[in-house]
Amino acid sequence: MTDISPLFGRVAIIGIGLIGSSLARALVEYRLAQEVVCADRSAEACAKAMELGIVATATTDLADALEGSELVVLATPVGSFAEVGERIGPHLRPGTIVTDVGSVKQAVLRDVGPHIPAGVHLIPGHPVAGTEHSGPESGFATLFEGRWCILTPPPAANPEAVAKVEEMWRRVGSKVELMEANHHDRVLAITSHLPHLIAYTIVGTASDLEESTQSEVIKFSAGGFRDFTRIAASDPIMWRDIFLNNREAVLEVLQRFTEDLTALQRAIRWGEGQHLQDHFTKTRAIRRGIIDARQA
Ligand SMILES: NC(=O)c1ccc[n+]([C@@H]2O[C@H](COP(=O)([O-])OP(=O)(O)OC[C@H]3O[C@@H](n4cnc5c(N)ncnc54)[C@H](O)[C@@H]3O)[C@@H](O)[C@H]2O)c1
Ligand SMILES: O=C(O)C(=O)C[C@]1(C(=O)O)C=C[C@@H](O)C=C1
Repeated sequence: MTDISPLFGRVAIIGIGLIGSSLARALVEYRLAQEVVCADRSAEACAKAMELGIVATATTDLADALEGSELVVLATPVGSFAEVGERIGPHLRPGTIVTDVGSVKQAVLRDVGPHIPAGVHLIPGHPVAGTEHSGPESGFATLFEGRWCILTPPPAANPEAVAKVEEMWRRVGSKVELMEANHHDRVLAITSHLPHLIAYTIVGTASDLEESTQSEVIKFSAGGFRDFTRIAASDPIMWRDIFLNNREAVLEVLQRFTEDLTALQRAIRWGEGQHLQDHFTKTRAIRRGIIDARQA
């Protein structure tokens, strides 16, 4: 039988954008919190969250939202974590759990960690689910269903706090895995960060090419290119912060990618058809493996 008792009393979401509002909606829909409130530096985002009925209260004063909250979820861009940590630190009471949804994990321990008082539990997390849209109006409660959520608790993390955050993600429909922050950042550099960098590059290059005007780029973007334009429409601030905060891992995979791209370039130049065919056969099998794993 499914457990339907609320996991938390009051939950405060800091940053009521796509991910913050999706989690707020899911917490309410699945009755995981008695009350969900939010804080956001944008008065417009707060007003929208209230208008949409996503939260009980919304404020631009971060400290206000913390009052009586058992769980605090940071859902702002990764580059704001140091500032947000500094603001909330003095208002956190012992026993509170602080988690986040940031796409990079070592930066959370580095930037938020120093502001967490003794007795407060910092359990970083990353729901590997999203869209190219931003803001409270873009969120939806089912965003996390069937998707991974990676938790990167530090070695000394309180096991009960880890279990509670894990349970929250499971109850909103996610599959949960625990790993070290460093490992997370290396894995996501190749599976998420590099693909976005490639999309940002290819869309920029296509629109810069003089012979294909902007209108032609749009006109003929029905296939593969269209998929790249969706990804390249993702939030510029969020992605600036991801690249600046996962610099080493991204540069490492980018180096490897550049070498592999050069090998394909060489095969095309020298007419090495078999090399190209073998490579594309291998990647097709990888794609089919991913689809099969999702359906299993
Ligand atoms: N978009 C995705 O696909 C996705 C997926 C998983 C994780 N994430 C992570 O989730 C976090 C939020 O991303 P999003 O897509 O929901 O962004 P978003 O732009 O939709 O929302 C971010 C919100 O944070 C607010 N904000 C920014 N700086 C702030 C500050 N200093 N203090 C208070 N509020 C502040 C903004 O006003 C905005 O309302 C990021 O860390 C991102 O890396 C995003
Ligand atoms: O589906 C998309 O639009 C996404 O880009 C989501 C995506 C991803 O790369 O998978 C993007 C960044 C997040 O940290 C997690 C998920």
